[in-house]
Amino acid sequence: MEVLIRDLVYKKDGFYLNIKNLSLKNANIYGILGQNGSGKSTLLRILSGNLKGYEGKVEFCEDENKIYNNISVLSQKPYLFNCSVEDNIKMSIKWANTSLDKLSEIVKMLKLENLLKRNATSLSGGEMQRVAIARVIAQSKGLMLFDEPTASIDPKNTRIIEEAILNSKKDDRCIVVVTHNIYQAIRLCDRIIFMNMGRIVEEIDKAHIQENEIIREYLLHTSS
Ligand SMILES: Nc1ncnc2c1ncn2[C@@H]1O[C@H](COP(=O)(O)OP(=O)(O)OP(=O)(O)O)[C@@H](O)[C@H]1O
Repeated sequence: MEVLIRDLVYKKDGFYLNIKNLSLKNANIYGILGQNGSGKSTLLRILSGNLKGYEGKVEFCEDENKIYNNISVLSQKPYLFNCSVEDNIKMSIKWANTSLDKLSEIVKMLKLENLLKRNATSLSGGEMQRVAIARVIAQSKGLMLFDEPTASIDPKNTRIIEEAILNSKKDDRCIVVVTHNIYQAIRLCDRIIFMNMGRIVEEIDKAHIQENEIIREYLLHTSS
C-alpha cells in the first residue's frame, strides 16, 4: 500500500504536528527517529486510523473500504490474549483470512518453537514482544506500523525481530518503524525520517546515509 500525506496538521494540548509532504511507498521500510515527544507515535496513530481530528490529507492508494483492514500495528504496549502463543498467532492469521500454513514459517522466523504451548501472558517481556511481532506479521497487511519494536529487547532478540521485519518487506509491503536506535534504522530502512517538534526535519535515502550530517551527529551521541 502507498500513502501520501499533504499539509497534515494535528493540534492537541499545545502539541502541534505539521507534516507538509510525505510519501510512503510499497516495498520500502521507513524509519522514523526523533526526540521524545517529537510526534512519532502521533504520526503512526494517524496512519493507523486510530487518531482522527486532523486537517489536511492522508491518502491511501487503496480501495476506500479496504484501507483500515489492510493496516497492522505494533503499538508501544502490545496486547496479547490470555491463551497459548500458538492460539494468539492463529487468531491473527484467521482474522487476516489467510492460510494457517503460514504459522510454521512465522514461528520459525521469530524463534517461538519452544514457546508455542505457553500462555502468552506468562512470558517474559522480550518473549511477549516476539509474539506480538509474530501477530503483526501474521495479519499480513499492506501497511505495517511498528512503534519501537525492540525497546527493552536484548541484542540477540533484536536481531531476530529485525530479520522478521526485513523479511516482511519481500512481500511488497510498506513498513514504518519508529525507533530510537540509529544503528537499527541504518540496518533496516530504505529511508530515514527525522522528526523534531512535530515536523519532519530531514528525510534521507539509504544511499546518502554515510554523508548525512544529522546521521553523523546521531552516531556521535550514540554508544551502540
Ligand atoms: N493522548 C494524548 N493526549 C494529549 N497529549 C498527548 C497524547 N499523546 C501524546 N501527546 C503529546 O503529544 C506529543 C507527541 O507525543 P508522541 O507520543 O507522538 O511523541 P513521540 O515522538 O512518539 O515520543 P516518544 O519517543 O517519547 O515515544 C507529546 O508532547 C505528548 O505529550
